[in-house]
Amino acid sequence: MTNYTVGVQPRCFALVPAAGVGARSGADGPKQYVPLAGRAMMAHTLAALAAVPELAGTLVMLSPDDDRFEAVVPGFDAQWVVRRGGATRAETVANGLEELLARGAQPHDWVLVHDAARCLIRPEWVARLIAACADDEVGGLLALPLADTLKQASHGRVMATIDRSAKWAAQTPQMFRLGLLQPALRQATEAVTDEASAIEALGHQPLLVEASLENFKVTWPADFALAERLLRSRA
Ligand SMILES: Nc1ccn([C@@H]2O[C@H](COP(=O)(O)OP(=O)(O)OP(=O)(O)O)[C@@H](O)[C@H]2O)c(=O)n1
Ligand SMILES: C[C@](O)(CO)[C@H](O)COP(=O)(O)O
Repeated sequence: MTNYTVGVQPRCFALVPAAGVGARSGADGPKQYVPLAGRAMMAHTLAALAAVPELAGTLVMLSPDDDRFEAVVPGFDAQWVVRRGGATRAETVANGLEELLARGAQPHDWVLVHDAARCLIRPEWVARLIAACADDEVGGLLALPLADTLKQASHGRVMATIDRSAKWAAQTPQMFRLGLLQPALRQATEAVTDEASAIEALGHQPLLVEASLENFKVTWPADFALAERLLRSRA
């Protein structure tokens, strides 16, 4: 493994994949634009990242036909908005890594990939991840140990109860060196739904940094109301 720990101080960049269609959400259009507590979901996500002083920049990856971003996130630096979303999240992130390199990021720099759809992220959780991974050889991710009993299902019936010990639910941000994540995603298969699994496929063991249940991904129709309530309770 490349030794990145000596030499120039690495920077941290956030990369926000926001090119999904939100098929499971039942929303009328991409879920990242659904208004929650007074502004679009993605505006909350980006505001939280903007409040993390350790981040040198945040790159937003949109779908090629996105015509809404500038209206809902006014004032966001246009040079850091790219309309190169791919057919999968992994493809969108891989395109984003190329764009970061084009903006001067280096292989030893850290990239924190964070879902636009995790709009409850708090700056202090991002800072905790950065602090935990800064001296790590591989990098890591926010995650939560499973609290519920886990069932294997088939056609709506339980086939088995799975041992939940040592099971964690992966969240984002997921933080890896650009020079490690890029080759990992190049080899990514359909089964890769997060950055960590691409890194694992190369034989590495990402660090799990315990996070909060609040950092959930807005996925299903009922999630909007929960996110809205939590956002309003913060205000
Ligand atoms: N081709 C894709 C697919 C997803 N994403 C982004 O990846 C994040 C997590 O994905 P998910 O919650 O699955 O979002 P969607 O793909 O939009 O939702 P669905 O799977 O229900 O269609 C989201 O911020 C989404 O916009 C992306 O940038 N490019
Ligand atoms: C990256 C992620 O949010 C970690 O839980 C998740 O894997 C995204 O998966 P999705 O199927 O694209 O929602």
